[in-house]
Amino acid sequence: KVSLVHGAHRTGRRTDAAMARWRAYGLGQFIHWGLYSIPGGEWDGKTYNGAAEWIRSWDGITKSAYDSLIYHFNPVKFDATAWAAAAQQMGAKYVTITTKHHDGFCLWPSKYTSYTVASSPYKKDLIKPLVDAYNKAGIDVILYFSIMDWSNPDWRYDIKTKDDSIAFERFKKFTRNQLLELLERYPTTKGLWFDGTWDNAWVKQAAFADELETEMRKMRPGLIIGSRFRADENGKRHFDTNGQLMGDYEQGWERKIPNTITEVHGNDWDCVMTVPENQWGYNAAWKGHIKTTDELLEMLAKCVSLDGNFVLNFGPKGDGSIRKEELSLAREIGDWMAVNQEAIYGCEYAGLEPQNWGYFTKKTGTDKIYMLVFNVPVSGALRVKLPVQTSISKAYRLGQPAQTFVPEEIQASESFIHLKTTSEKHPFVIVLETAKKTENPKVKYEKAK
Ligand SMILES: C[C@@H]1N[C@@H](C(=O)NCc2ccccc2)[C@H](O)[C@@H]1O
Repeated sequence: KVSLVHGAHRTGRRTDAAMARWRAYGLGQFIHWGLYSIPGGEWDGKTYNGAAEWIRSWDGITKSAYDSLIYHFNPVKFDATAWAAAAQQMGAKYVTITTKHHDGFCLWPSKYTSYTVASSPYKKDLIKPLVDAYNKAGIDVILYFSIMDWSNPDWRYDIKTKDDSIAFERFKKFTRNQLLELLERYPTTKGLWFDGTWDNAWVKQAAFADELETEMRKMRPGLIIGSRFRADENGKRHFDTNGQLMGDYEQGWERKIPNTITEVHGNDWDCVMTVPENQWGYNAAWKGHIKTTDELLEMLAKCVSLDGNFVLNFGPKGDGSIRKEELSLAREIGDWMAVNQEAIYGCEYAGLEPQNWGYFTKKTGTDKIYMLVFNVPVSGALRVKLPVQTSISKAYRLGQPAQTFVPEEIQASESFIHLKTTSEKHPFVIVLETAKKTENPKVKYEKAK
């Protein structure tokens, strides 16, 4: 272990109520919305092959042409209540919304730059109606904020000269001002999801970022900040020089999911996921592999089974409407959650040996185990290996408690649940009520005679 001033300030998981609430979410919604949503991955009849929200960095578009999009941003179809209703029906317990992406366009009327919605035909703050509508729907809000800001002349990829460092000092002040402004303006928000923090210039700001994180946490007790915000004084990100997680949860699972519990290192984490292979902002094309509802449900189940939250991305159009494909995914996920949410919300890693038929989750604080079945074996027999001295007292189909199962015990703490049919077309859940096998005190007494 080396001594660090700006490494992790806490080892192990946070144990406070605010973090326990975050840990229980299970399913979240990500929203990427901004000027990039207007072109939607196309410009002058040409198609940009990267992620649509990065189109400003493409050589097929001039920076000034992109920046002029601000004069065309007028989302007349924007309806925060409708967005929140779709998220609520889907079963999302929190939403992460872009306040400012890498292009620097602010969806709130920031005092510290003119590159905001206030300078667009729309004029009005977009973040407040979203925060209010989602909170009203019982959904918590986390604010996405990109440190990297291509619109700000003081931003630097690296600091090479005296001028760079003078400019970047201004940029640091600007960044702090905007973050404190967001916390002031939206006091009900629960956390900040930082992005665009990989550049050398920011990675060199260990002391500044550490102090800023402390200041924000003081300003908003319970505030949740992930591992992507700051680096330690050796430039180490996500995990400091001693391998300790920075921030409150691991934020490295972008478009990927861990396969084993060991990869999670006992930390909280979220997985942020796109529906297409790699499109966060609205992309007109909707091409390549588009994940199906069952694929997304399996990702959700896998994340919760490994102690993580699954945050599914939506990319509203420039006019403020949500594309029909995303609305139908939200509805289908919601239909499944309406029956099976008990196996997702407030659940965690069950501590059982993974089986090929799907995923185990356990209701936090109980011995209730859920079998989330995605791959029905041709045998129809689902193997379950419980901790020693644990037995199954009840087994039934979630949502259909009359559909019970009598486990076939094949050896100590190992059973088969035999399905009545192997022709299920969609994922389903079996609940196992388990109990610790206790020695029968009477027998012990007789032995004592
Ligand atoms: C959440 C996503 N993060 C942004 C991004 O630039 N990802 C690329 C990236 C992914 C992982 C490490 C560094 C950079 C994408 O534009 C989305 O906002």
